[in-house]
Amino acid sequence: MGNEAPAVDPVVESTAADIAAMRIRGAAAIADAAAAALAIQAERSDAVTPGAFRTQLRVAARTLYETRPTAVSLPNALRYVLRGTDGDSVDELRSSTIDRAETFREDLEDAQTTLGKIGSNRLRDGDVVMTHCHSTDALACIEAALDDGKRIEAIVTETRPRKQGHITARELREWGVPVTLIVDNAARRYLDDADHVLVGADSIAADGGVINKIGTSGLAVNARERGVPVMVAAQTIKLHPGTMTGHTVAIEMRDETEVLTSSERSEITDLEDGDDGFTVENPAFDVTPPRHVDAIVTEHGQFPPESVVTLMRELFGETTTEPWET
Ligand SMILES: O=C(COP(=O)(O)O)[C@H](O)[C@H](O)COP(=O)(O)O
Repeated sequence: MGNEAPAVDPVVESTAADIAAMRIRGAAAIADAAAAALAIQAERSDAVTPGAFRTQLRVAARTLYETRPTAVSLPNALRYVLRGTDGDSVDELRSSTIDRAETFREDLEDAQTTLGKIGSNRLRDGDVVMTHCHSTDALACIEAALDDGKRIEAIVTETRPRKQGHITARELREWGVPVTLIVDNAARRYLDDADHVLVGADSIAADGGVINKIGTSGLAVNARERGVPVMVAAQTIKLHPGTMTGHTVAIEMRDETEVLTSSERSEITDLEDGDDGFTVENPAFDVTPPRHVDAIVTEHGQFPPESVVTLMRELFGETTTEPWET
């Protein structure tokens, strides 16, 4: 009995379920929600000893960590909060955790605002920007350019299979930006009308590789061929410290039902018991090699992808065991 993992707060469970089901999605939003959930866990903890409090918090962090594998902003957020949990009593641990989570969330918002201003310098009045998926970091650059009085137009890829491009289109329209929505396969054709490709990132590897929504790498290759610069807007919580020591970024594979319905499946296979020779693959992300990226825009400035490792070392130092693994 005594060895059972302690129950975590229902808010942690529901946040984890929302992240897994993509009701909360996008790397920054996931990090923000995870930090908020840890703060609630701390606030409502029924632990009576410091040890029990820490164990409960670690279990909560692990529950959140296990939702989606690709956006490093999630473990970066969890690590940041857990490493700030400090004190000798439950009350001290509680308040330090809540403070740390609040600081994280404020910094996240500030970083995005700063990044937006830096990134907006790359956008000129009258520019046409092609976007892929929905990235709050990328949109922050457009918002800052609009605030500076620049006129910006957007070509927005639909982003199959989840169509996050619709979220981008809606947001841009709310800001009055003229939007042309295209299917992903039309991107190359429309690149001739674009001055920039602007995307976000779920993780940035030490070699400058950019892990973002599936289709980003193909878009970047096409953009390079067309001579359109590719700009990645990514706060430093998207930097993946594990890649400094040789780890690769796990690419999430999602359910085939996002790609085709069961009736579409049966139209293809026409077999009630399934068909071993028919598989659907649904990777959610891909890796864009650094040579296809012109700049990574962070709240610390713009970097050629190959030099991002220096920033990574500065910010994360040497990586150690994750606090929720101990
Ligand atoms: O790939 C996605 C979202 O994928 P999903 O919809 O599968 O979560 C976004 O481009 C990044 O997460 C960056 O977003 P942000 O800049 O908002 O962090």
